Amino acid sequence: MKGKTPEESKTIMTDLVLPGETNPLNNLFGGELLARMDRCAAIAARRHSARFVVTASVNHVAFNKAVPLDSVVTVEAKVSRAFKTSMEVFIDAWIEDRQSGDRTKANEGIYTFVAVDETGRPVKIPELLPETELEKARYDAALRRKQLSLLLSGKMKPSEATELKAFFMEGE
Ligand SMILES: CCCCCCCCCCCCCCCC(=O)SCCNC(=O)CCNC(=O)[C@H](O)C(C)(C)COP(=O)(O)OP(=O)(O)OC[C@H]1O[C@@H](n2cnc3c(N)ncnc32)[C@H](O)[C@@H]1OP(=O)(O)O
Repeated sequence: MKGKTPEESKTIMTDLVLPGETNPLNNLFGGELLARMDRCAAIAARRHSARFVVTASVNHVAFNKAVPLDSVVTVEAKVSRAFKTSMEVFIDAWIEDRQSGDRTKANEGIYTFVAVDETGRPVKIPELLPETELEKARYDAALRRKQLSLLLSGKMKPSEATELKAFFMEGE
């Protein structure tokens, strides 16, 4: 199976924040942003694998900046690492300044998708070939994030999380 670059899965979705999507402080409701990220990341995972994909876990989300009503929000997703049947997808969310058009990073998320066949069974996917420094850094750290996610969901024993253990030992 031929490997693919992160650029090949890159997916960008731009949309407004409308009144029905806000919290009582008139900022974008967190769950709405999670849904936008999930949609965008699912398309990126689909582009990488060319298979049906399902969200297996939301590994990390940081709501660093509130996103006010009427903002223009751009969500950008790229596969950051492909394992056997699962993919890690990085999602960055940006707000656009109305006057200058400058973009400010507002939030980010890391999701895991699994490629499946018509019966929902996991299937093999192409490897990811990172190109830029950022893509390589995200690729390198993805295995320990996968192990942490499996550990937290009870699908891996602490003794099996070798990459994670090595990471904590480095910090000693
Ligand atoms: C050409 C394109 C144009 C685009 C054109 C438009 C495209 C338009 C696309 C629309 C796309 C809609 C996308 C909807 C996205 C949903 O919203 S799906 C709905 C929510 N999700 C679900 O319902 C999933 C339910 N869960 C499941 O089906 C099963 O648990 C799963 C996820 C398939 C995993 O099954 P399993 O039996 O645990 O399988 P298992 O072999 O143990 O694990 C499979 C892999 O998942 C990993 N994994 C499992 N759990 C975890 C976890 N918690 N953390 C990390 N990894 C995990 C395993 O480590 C393993 O990885 P690999 O080592 O094989 O890489």
